Amino acid sequence: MSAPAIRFRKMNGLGNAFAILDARETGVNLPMDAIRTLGGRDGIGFDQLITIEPSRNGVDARMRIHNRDGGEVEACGNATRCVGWILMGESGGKSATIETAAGLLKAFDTGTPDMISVDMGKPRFGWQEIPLAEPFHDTRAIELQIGPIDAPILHSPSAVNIGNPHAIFWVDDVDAYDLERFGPLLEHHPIFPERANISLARVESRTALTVRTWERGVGLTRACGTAACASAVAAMRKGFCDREVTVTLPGGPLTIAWRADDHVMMTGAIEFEFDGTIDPETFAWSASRKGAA
Ligand SMILES: N[C@@H](CCC[C@H](N)C(=O)O)C(=O)O
Repeated sequence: MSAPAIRFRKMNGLGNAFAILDARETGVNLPMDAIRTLGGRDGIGFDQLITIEPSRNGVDARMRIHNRDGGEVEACGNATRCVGWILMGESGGKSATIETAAGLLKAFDTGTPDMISVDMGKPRFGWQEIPLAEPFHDTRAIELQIGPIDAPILHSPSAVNIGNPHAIFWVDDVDAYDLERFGPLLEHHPIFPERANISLARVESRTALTVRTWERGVGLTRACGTAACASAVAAMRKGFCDREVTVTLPGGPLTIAWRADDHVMMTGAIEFEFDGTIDPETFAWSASRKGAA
């Protein structure tokens, strides 16, 4: 008897695109080359492949994250909001707790359709926690040796871990730099032993930032939720912003609040696009339904 087809939903958070597989009843383990093919232009097309599995801690579900390059990573803010939306839709509840490699994360229904919040937990700033390859006492600004192509225009990024590693460069104009060219160089800079997500951030006011991100393992994306959180808390630590900001990404706005209990809340829109199936043997996929969950 042939294995059952793998069900997936295509969703996005501000254009940050996901294929979300449901492996709660039938285990799914897609090989790296299948993830790369399905994620590309001729495949389903996604930034991350998300797998929902049964929780091992008795919470609503476990979520695993693979970047489009096939590598498994710890955190994805926008996908956590999408998975929260799925789980709350199933339970009819107002919140869902999701087990991730970055810890237990809780998603909330905001009461506005398709606007979902998630508690991303506590940011970490220690050089070993980010991680960085060498000691830095103050990660609000780290000195990097950057090759002649981009130096001296980019320097002294802030470094933050919000489940995954981020470096944020403070600039006057996020569109004035060729992020597609130097993003991969910085992602693989030896100071980041686990590579890093690279953002350009402009401070618009005490309550607004504009951010563009080169995502580790993916490339330029329309939005990166953890980059929005990392940029917001870095701006707050540097004294640029208040404790709640609107972060405008190419795909739209996210509200980020760093609460007094040190937890970072992220709120924004999600979108269900269509659902479909993947053949577990050939990895051929087809869309089966549009516009309804
Ligand atoms: N799109 C994500 C982040 C996904 C993981 C990231 N590329 C990494 O490698 O850490 C988000 O919304 O946070």
